[in-house]
Parts: sequence; C-alpha cells; structure tokens
Amino acid sequence: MKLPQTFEERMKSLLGEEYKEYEKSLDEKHYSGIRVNTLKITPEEFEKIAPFPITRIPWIKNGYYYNQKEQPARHPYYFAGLYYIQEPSAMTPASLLPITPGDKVLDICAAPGGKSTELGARLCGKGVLISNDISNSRAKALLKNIELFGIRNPVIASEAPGKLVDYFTEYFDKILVDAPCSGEGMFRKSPAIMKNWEQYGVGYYNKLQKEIIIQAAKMLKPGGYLLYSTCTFSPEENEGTISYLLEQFPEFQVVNPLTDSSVSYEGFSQGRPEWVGGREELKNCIRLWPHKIKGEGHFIALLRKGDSASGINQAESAESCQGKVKLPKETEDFLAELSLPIKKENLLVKEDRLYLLPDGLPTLKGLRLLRQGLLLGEMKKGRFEPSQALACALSQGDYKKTIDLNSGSFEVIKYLKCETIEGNSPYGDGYHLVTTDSFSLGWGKLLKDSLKNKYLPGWRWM
Ligand SMILES: C[S@@+](CC[C@H](N)C(=O)[O-])C[C@H]1O[C@@H](n2cnc3c(N)ncnc32)[C@H](O)[C@@H]1O
Repeated sequence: MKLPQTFEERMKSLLGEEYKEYEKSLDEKHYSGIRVNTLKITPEEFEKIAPFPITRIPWIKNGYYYNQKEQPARHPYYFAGLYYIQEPSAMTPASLLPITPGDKVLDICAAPGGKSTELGARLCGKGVLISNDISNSRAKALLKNIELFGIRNPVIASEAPGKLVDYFTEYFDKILVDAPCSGEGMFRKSPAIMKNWEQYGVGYYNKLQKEIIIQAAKMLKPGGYLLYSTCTFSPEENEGTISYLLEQFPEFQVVNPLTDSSVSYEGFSQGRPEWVGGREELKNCIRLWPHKIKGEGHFIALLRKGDSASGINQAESAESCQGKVKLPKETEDFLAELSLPIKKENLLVKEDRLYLLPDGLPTLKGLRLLRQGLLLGEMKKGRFEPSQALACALSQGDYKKTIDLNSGSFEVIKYLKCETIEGNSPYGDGYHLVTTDSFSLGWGKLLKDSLKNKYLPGWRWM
C-alpha cells in the first residue's frame, strides 16, 4: 500500500524494527464484524440462530467476525436490531467503559452510533444515555441506530460540546469521547482516508480533540470515568491529548481498563508515554495495532476523575422538565396493553407526540435535540399511532397482539418493503406488533385478515 511519505517516515521512526510487520499487515485483508445487541438476545442464543457463519472476536464478549462475502445488512435480523455491523477494533472502546445500569452516560461524538448502541444496551433501559454529535446529518443516522436497537432511555442531541457544559456540569457518571481523528488506523480498511489525512493533518484534529476532551472533563462527576478513543496512531492525538488533559485537570488519573479476566486481551499493547515525553501512567492506555490483532488500529485511554474543588451540579439542581399529562382514552388504553414500565410523571407531550423520558432528566430547553426519551407514538384525532421506536423497544411478551413472520419467508421481506400482507390474529382487528422469529420489527394494522403496513417507510428494505 502506498502511504503518505511523511506518515511512513514517522511510523518507521516510531516503530523501528516492528515497522516491517506493520507494513506487511497493510497488504492483508481487513476484518469485518458484527456486535450482538444484548438488549435483544444473548451472544450464546445468537450463536445458535446466526444466519451466516460467525467466529468470536477474542476480546469482545458479544462481537463476531463474519466472512466479507456475507451481507449481514440484508437479513431480517438486522432489521430486528439483533446486531450492529462494526469493525472489530472499533468495538473495543465501548466494551471497556465500565457501565452500570442506572448510570448517566454521555457519548459526546456519537454518530452514527457504533458505540452508543453498545452503551445503551449495557444500560438495560435504566439511567440515561445522551448521544451527541455536532453534525446534524450524522446525528440523524445516530437516531435511527439508537431506535433500531430498542434503546428506551436515550436523548439524541446535536450540539457543540461547550454548549452541553452549560446544562450538564459534573452530571455524568460515564463519558465516551470517541474523538474525530486523522484516521491513520483505518488506512487499510478505507484507503480514501489518506487524502483526508493529507488535507487536514494531525494538528487540525489534535486541536479539536483537546477542545472536546476539556469540555467532557467538566461534565464528568468526581469519581466518574471518561474513556477517550481514536482510530489513529499519531502520538500527538493520543497520549498527547491525554497528557494535555492531565495538565489541565490534575484530578484525573489514567487507569487500566483491563480488569475483566474473562476476556482475552492478547495482542493489546500499552500506551507509549515516551513518544510524547509524558507520565508513566500513560502506559495504562491501550494501543491496538493491525499487525498484532485481527482488527484495525485504535487507541484507548480510560480515566477516572478524582475529587475536584467545584462540586457544583447544575443539572441535578435544574428544574425538572417532566409535566403532568392528561392523555386521551385511546392512548391510555393502548399504553395499558404494554407491559413496559411507564411512569406517568415521565411522560411528555409535544406537538401531539408522546415521549417517555428517562428518569431524572434535567431541563434541556434550548438544546438542539433530535429526540428526547423514547417516542411512544402520535395522538391523532382521537387515535393513537404507536411509533417505530416503540416497536423496536418491545421484547417478546411486552405486547400480546403479535403477528410473527418466519425470517426465511417471503412475507417478512414484503413487510419490510412496506407492502400489505395477509394476516390473522385471535385478537381481532387493530394494531399488531409484527415480529420475525419473535423479534420485533414494526407495526401493522389488521383489518379483516389484511395487515396494513405501518413499517417506517424511511427504513424499508431496498
Ligand atoms: C470517530 S467519529 C464517531 C464515531 C462514533 N462514535 C461511532 O462509533 O459510530 C467522530 C465524530 O465526531 C463528530 N465531531 C466532530 N467534531 C465534533 C465536535 N466538536 N463535537 C462533537 N462531535 C464532533 C463527527 O461528526 C463524527 O461523527
């Protein structure tokens, strides 16, 4: 592979003898992976029903390699949100952020959701996941992936990190900064990135990374964890950014994320403090090299925030945005049929749309939001139309009126193409949750054995 000359020279000088192995790895194939959505299915159960051959990624409990000739995005299980297609090394950052259900979590550079979907799955619907991306168009893709995964407690924002600080000073238990970077670790997978590297250079991204990580640090609670990751090799963007944070916020400490002995980490390398003249603790960072693991290049640093002087928690002292809502009877009746934990005080009505907010959310007025909580549906002239997001958030048994389609059938493809299909149900006419092999796909409205398709047109099978 022809590399940019200055990049090649720098890598030779950093890696020394090891450079030859790195260079050789660039001519080998890259690896493709899927990550199982543990909100929907356990990895063990998925292994039994996987529609194509998969093999475990040794360091990711719910990650698998698949053969590149397969098309995992063209199977009904993809539309049921059972997995996310993701490069294997890119699964690592979210897997190493210690999430506990109930945490308040921020993913500050989240689009299109490769890491947010995993963080949301690990929250198990408890606590709150705020997924943000400065790019509005990318945040739309993020919204789709969060909803497809069935995450019940999300907020999707598209803001500059500095603005988020005004709302969330020392609010979060966990923060992921998957920073924009020069992408050197992805040269093998996507050679086109080299053009971008030449155009912008490492310095451009490093400036952005420093700005973002400083804002993130302000939003973390004392005792909370911040995980910083990039898919690049340059010391400046990696150990350099962390050194900068440690200078600005001495209460932060770099900790070793590899505490779970049930996962194999063979092939992971330590951070390199000597490359930036930084502190020994930078050795706790992790570098993933394509010549040492079956995956692309990545960098990960896990930091714990110690006690700080300020301790102001603006967000928790902010006025709650939850109101008392009076719902039409049809809506009440529909919600009564769901075995979803719905706290009345967490319901929000906005322009006829009904949302279920995560617990303890502060006021978000003034923020650019694509979604605030789980969109349950729309109240239209005395009718309640359940949303696609609600369908995705339901598991087997959460709504009894279902019509199940075999994942190998023509019907399921017709349904996903938004066509009308036949159906019958012991529950008579009305809204039914359409499932495939018992995993929810979307809604359909049954009328005399014909199922009017309510699958979200923008998501349809093309
Ligand atoms: C490495 S990508 C994130 C990938 C994502 N975490 C995932 O796993 O799917 C970096 C993201 O940072 C966003 N970004 C760039 N500058 C930003 C800023 N100042 N604040 C927040 N996000 C920013 C980009 O739009 C881009 O989506």
